[in-house]
This record gives sequence, structure tokens and C-alpha cells, in this order.
Amino acid sequence: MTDVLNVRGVTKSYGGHPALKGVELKVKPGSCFGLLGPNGAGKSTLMKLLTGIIDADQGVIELFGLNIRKELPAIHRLIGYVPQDITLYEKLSGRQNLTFFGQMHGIRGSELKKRIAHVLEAVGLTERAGDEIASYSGGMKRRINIAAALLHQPKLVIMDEPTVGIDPQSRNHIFEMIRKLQREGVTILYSTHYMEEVEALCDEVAIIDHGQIVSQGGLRELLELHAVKAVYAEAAGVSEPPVVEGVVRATQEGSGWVLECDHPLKVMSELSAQWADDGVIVKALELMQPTLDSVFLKLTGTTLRD
Ligand SMILES: Nc1ncnc2c1ncn2[C@@H]1O[C@H](COP(=O)(O)OP(=O)(O)OP(=O)(O)O)[C@@H](O)[C@H]1O
Repeated sequence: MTDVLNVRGVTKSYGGHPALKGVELKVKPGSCFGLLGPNGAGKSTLMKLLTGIIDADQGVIELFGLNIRKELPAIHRLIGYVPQDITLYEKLSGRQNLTFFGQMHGIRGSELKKRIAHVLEAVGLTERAGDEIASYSGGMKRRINIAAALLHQPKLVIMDEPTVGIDPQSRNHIFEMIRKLQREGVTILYSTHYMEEVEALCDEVAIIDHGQIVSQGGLRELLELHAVKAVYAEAAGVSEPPVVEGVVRATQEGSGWVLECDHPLKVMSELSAQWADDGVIVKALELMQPTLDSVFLKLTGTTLRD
């Protein structure tokens, strides 16, 4: 099956400063693909290249097997782009904005009305559709911005950090809508610097840092391959790191310790025996779940939150 997206050796510089350095990326049909990286990693630059807003310096970009340099109009019919910045007319209502964007795609009459009703329902804003955008919250504006990108029923939706600075209710609506789109067979490319979002939504992920993809694959595979294995241990009156064979690093977290090791179950059993002998009151002794944050730390030497 043709990849929805195939990016090979893409570079892009701004005034001599490299923003992307030899990016390789493949996205399979039907996946919700997370592009995860800190601010300034190059996510927006990559998304603008994929939508033809800017051109790459080098490399090949194909969407649905079509080359972006040769077949951009055909690609535009297949993709929806939700930019990071909101692009709506404040003095028009939500419905009027959607009418305008729908007409830009050549949709008219009763078909346009039907599609507007459908996307408004999908983003949970049917009731507010008649109100001016200026009266919407930041989250509601974002939801209409997303609705506008869905009117022409794209097969790939590219979303650039769609949840930055929004309320939890809007975030939930966006998540639900993405899951529904994916069930309908739409492929999603979702950029974010929140690893929790990738863990909640995505089945595939690429980690980007300083303009380079440092790893990509299935979410579970990446976690299993790269996540640091660790035990969390906390006991009353224990203020020094527990000394257990096999622990490569002990870091204080809250009032307990994160013990990194290759064999966490062994460390748990040894520490539990040790603490039982010492008569220590154990508050927590648990296997830590691998997170994308620890994958990122292992691959780049920094945490996503740095
Ligand atoms: N138009 C531009 N002119 C000059 N430099 C730019 C421009 N756009 C982006 N950059 C630089 O390119 C690098 C990548 O930026 P980009 O916006 O793609 O990152 P990002 O991962 O999307 O980050 P953010 O989440 O902060 O938007 C940064 O160093 C940024 O300063």
C-alpha cells in the first residue's frame, strides 16, 4: 500500500540557519502519527513543507505517491491543514467562516450546508455556530479552525500543535474528533511537544530534535526499545538512596527514589527483602511505566520539558 507520506532527505534553512537536516519520514494509511519534539525542533517547518507553504532546499516529499513539486493542487484536495495560528474572521460567525472556507474549496449549496452541519457537530459547536468568532474562547476558535480544515473531507489531516493554550473541554473535543476521524479511515499527522498527547492518541511516533528525526516507529516499540527501566521506591525515614545490586542510577523524586536498572523485578525483590529485614515501613515499591519522556531523554540527553 502506498504511504500517505514519504519524506526523504529533506533539508531547510532560514538565512543559513538549518531548521531541518535530512529528515526521513514515512506515514502509513490510517495511522495517527505523532510528531513529537520541543519548541524550535522544526515541527512547524516540516508541516509547512508538507503543505507546500514553503519549499524544501533539498530532498523529496511525496503525499499519496504524488510529488509535492509537481502535483500540489492534487495534493491540496487530499489534505487538510490546521496551522498553529488561528486563521478566522473575527467579525463573522462560526458558520459564516465555514461557508467562506467551504466555498474556497468549491463546495456550494445544500452540499456545503450539510458538510458545515457535520463538521460543527464533530467539533461540538453546533449551538454556537451563529455567534461571532470574537465571542468564542481560545479553545472554541481552535475547534472552528479544525472544522474549516475538514470541510473538503481530506484523507490526511495535518495538525500543528492544535491544543496549545486551550481549555480541557476543547482538548477533549479535539481528541474525540481525531479518534472518530481515524475510525473513518482518515490519516492524522499530529505535532506536539506534549508527550502525554502522543501517548493518548497516536499509534506511531517520530521524535524530532534540532531539525533531525532521532527515532520513529510504533509507540509501543519505541517505549520497549528505548525507555529506561526503573523502580520507584519510597519508605518512611529513608532519606539516602537505597543500595541495591544492579541499580545504575538513583534519583530522588518527591520523597522516594527512582532506581534505574536493567532488571527491575529483581531490584524490587531484593529491596523488599532488605527493607523487611530492616523493619522499614514501605510506602511504595513499584515498577515505573516507560514514558516517552524517558525515551526522549535517552535519545537526546535532555527531557522534553527542559
Ligand atoms: N520564518 C522563519 N525565519 C527564520 N527562522 C525561522 C523561521 N521559522 C522557524 N525558524 C527557526 O527554525 C527553527 C525551527 O522552528 P519551528 O517553528 O519549525 O519549530 P517547532 O518545532 O515548530 O517549534 P514551536 O513549537 O516553537 O513552533 C527554530 O530555530 C526557529 O527559530
